[in-house]
Order: sequence, then structure tokens, then C-alpha cells
Amino acid sequence: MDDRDGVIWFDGEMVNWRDAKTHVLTHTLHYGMGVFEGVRAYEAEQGTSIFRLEAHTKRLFNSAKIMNMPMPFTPEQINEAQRAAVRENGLKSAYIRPMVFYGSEGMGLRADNLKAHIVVAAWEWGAYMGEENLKRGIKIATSSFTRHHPNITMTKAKSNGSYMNSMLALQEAISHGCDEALLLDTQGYVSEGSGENFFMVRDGVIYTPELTSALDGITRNTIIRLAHEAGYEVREKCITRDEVYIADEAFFTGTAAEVTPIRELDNRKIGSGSRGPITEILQAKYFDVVHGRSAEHLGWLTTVA
Ligand SMILES: Cc1[nH+]cc(COP(=O)(O)O)c(CN[C@@H](CCC(=O)O)C(=O)O)c1O
Repeated sequence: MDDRDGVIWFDGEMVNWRDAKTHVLTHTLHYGMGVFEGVRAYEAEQGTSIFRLEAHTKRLFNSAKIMNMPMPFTPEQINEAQRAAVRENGLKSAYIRPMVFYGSEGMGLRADNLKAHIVVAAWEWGAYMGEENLKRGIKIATSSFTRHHPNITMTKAKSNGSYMNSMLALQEAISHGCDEALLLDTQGYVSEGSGENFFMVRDGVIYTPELTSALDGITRNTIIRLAHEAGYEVREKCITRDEVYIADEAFFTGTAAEVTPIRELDNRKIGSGSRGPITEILQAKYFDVVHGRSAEHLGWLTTVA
């Protein structure tokens, strides 16, 4: 990624992509205390627009508060940084990565002179797991890794260090020929994917885990709203892996993953073994919303021009 051209917003300045560097003794590089966001901008009828910019920035600040990291810029400045990162790189659609990290002011767990720095990068990033999987659905496996308990890494914060758990789970799933992992929580109930929230459908009712160990996903929130508007019942409950086996449909949601159908869990076909009908309806609604084709949800879009 470091050999691209373009610019990156770094502590209030736009710097050349290849010059956006940090010292090898950057504290977050060693200890993982940092927070970040994943945001998408889409081509929309009113021009390239960022989807739910304010919600993502709010969560970034909430994550920093949970991690007790002092933010050196305001939410408005970070909103503008994200708009500028898309605009000044001439991107028609983009994945945007704001990230807050402790610099190289000090080392050791007891360093007391650390300063929080913020970068905002943007680049073109298509379908997270491939266009074909948005229709065909993906194959997943229950992970041997357990999702964090909030008293381990405080799961309402999107924190850098908590993604070692995600990488271990995803690498294990891929090594077993799957596309993604399904992680259970410390009590053995379904939590989420390595980078997505989880939903299933049974007898026309949509279920998703309660927000205990899972990230409070903005796409999850969006899909619940769109499902209610479409007249579906959505229940948040403890979900067991064997309930997923006998579900009619299942899917993941996330900024990167968007709405990705799940066709199989632990070598058991889910429903028809491909994208289910309610999944297809919600996926289509989601893409209408992010591309500005849904009049009632234009408030979720912020143009970058
Ligand atoms: C653990 C986790 N759970 C749920 C979600 C969905 O949250 P939201 O994007 O607000 O709907 C994400 C986003 N995962 C981000 C990171 C992907 C990456 O590979 O990096 C993303 O989707 O941008 C997670 O990382």
C-alpha cells in the first residue's frame, strides 16, 4: 500500500502518500493502543458521497474515549479530513480509514508523555469478499478463537489491538478453505465475524446477536432500520451455532462487507445454500441507500465536493 500516489491527511496536513510515515518506535506499533474506522464513499446520484459519516466519526471519538486517548482534533475536523481525503485523491468511490495512534514520544507501558496522532487515508476498495460472493454467498466456519469479552478489550471500541483476534480467526478459517470465521463469545453464543456483524433469518423473522461482545456496527444499525421499514421483525437475542445450522438464511454486514450472504456454516448448507430472498431484498435496499437512490435516506449521505 505504501507505493501508491496521492495524499493522506496526517495531523491536520495533507501529505504525499509515500511520505506518510511514522518512526519504528511508534507506541501503537508495539502495544496496539489505537482506534480506527472503516468508512465508505459511493458514487451517488448527487455526486460521490460518504455513507453515515457522522455516525462513523462519532464512533471513532467514542472508541478513543473508551481507550482514554485524548483526541487532538474535533469531530468536524475529522469529517472534513475524510471528505478531503476522497476529494483530493480524485476518488469516485472509496474506502476511508481514519486511525488514531500514539506516536514515538515514549516507550514502555508506563510512558506518560504520549501524544495521539490521526491519519485519514482513502483508496479504491471493491467488494470485500468478491463480487460473486455478494450473490453466491460465502462459506464460513465456527472459529476455535473466542471473541473478546468487553472486559478484555472493551468491544464497543474499534481498537487496533483487538484485531489480532480477528486476524487469527480469519487466517484459521481461510486455512480450512472457508471465506470467513464465525466467532462465538466467552459463553459460547454467536458473536460476529472477524470484521462483520451477523444476522440470520428463520420463518420470516430476522435475528442478530445482542451487542455484548460484538461491535456496534453502523451497517447493522442501517439494516435493522431498513428491515423495520420493509415490515420485517428483528429480534436481538443469544444465538447458538446449531440455530444457524437450521436457519433459512444468514448474512454478514459491515462497511467493507456491505451485505454478504452466508451459504454454509461448518459444512452445513444454510437454507438453499445461496443468497436467501430476505437477504437479497435487504442487500438491494442497502445498495439503493448508499448510492443515493432512496429519497428517505439522503440524510445519511455527505457529498465530498
Ligand atoms: C469486528 C467487526 N464487527 C463488525 C463490523 C461492522 O461494523 P460497521 O462497519 O460499522 O458496519 C466491523 C467492521 N469492519 C471494518 C474493517 C474491515 C477491515 O478488513 O479492515 C470494515 O468493515 O470497514 C468489525 O471490524
